Amino acid sequence: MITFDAVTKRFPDGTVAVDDLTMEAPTGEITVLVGPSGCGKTTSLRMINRMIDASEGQILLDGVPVQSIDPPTLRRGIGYVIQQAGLFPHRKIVDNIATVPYLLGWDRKKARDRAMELLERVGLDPALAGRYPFQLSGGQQQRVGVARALAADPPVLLMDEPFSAVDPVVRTSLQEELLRLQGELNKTIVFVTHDIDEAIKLGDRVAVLRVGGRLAQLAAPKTLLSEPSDDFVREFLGHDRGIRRLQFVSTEGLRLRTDLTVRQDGGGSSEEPWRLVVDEQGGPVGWISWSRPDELEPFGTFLYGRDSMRSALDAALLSPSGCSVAVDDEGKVVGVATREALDEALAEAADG
Ligand SMILES: Nc1ncnc2c1ncn2[C@@H]1O[C@H](COP(=O)(O)OP(=O)(O)OP(=O)(O)O)[C@@H](O)[C@H]1O
Repeated sequence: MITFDAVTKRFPDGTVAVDDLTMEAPTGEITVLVGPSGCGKTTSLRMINRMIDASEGQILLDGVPVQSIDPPTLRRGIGYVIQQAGLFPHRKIVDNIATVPYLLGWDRKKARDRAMELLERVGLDPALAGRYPFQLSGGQQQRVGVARALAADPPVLLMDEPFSAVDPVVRTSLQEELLRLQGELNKTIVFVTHDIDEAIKLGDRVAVLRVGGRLAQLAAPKTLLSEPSDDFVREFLGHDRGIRRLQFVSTEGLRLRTDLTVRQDGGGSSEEPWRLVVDEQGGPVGWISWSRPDELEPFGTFLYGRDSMRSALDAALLSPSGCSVAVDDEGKVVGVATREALDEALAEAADG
């Protein structure tokens, strides 16, 4: 656990970057610091590994003040990932990843074996090991940055806008990769971003800071969306707060109909205006309507019980029938969520 206990940072020119910050980042969880530019996110993060020292108050790592640990020792136990990865340009990828193990005096083979294992773990082709950073895409470099931070298996990971410099598609895949890795590794992660959507997607808890380095609210994403503490937080969360809240509402228990599907080879006796055509394996093929029985219309699917109500609603909006198709892990149709069923679920979600 990382504890900020009444921490203030005042720079020599008088700027107060962080003001009386008290909060905890629990062990094994992702705590996100989010807020507008200049609100003190990076300063807060860097005080944890003593790249910046606090002016007042203290930061504790599992109860031990970081001020009592000398910075090199402290940093060996804390992985650090920054924007644009910050790789050493003249070192091969494998040696970049093995940086901390080398510093710790591991023998070369053990350090390199560990680097190769991590390369795969972060979803990269081992063939990239012998390249130099400039021979990798931005997204690949960012993955190497994560692998390097994990090399000595530190319990704590600090991540400062690590995915900001890549395009939205790569960014999404890096976010998903981080969540997958965290599912296996359970690190204590403090993650800085200015992007509230990223904060909500990644954070077990999200700390919203306001300019002047004051904590506005610290809460689970779901609570943040449903109960913002004041106008500043409400505004920072943006206008489609209600829709975004749906990503925390499960589709488990959503009422499904199983009488609306027909086989591709014809048949089926439904009187409904729309019927869902499925193939031999039970996968969805398209909607047909009585008015245009020869045309397959588009459909949208969601993973039943695993995807959120936001996905179910999105799937419905992608289909002229207005219904969304619930599928299982193998892509087989489990049933159809009609407008009525979605409406019921939305009303329930709105009730809280
Ligand atoms: N070395 C310094 N000397 C004086 N002021 C500083 C110094 N470093 C940062 N600041 C100021 O402290 C405040 C907080 O900076 P910080 O970098 O922590 O913000 P941030 O929330 O990470 O911003 P961004 O999202 O733009 O990166 C800013 O007003 C910044 O100008």
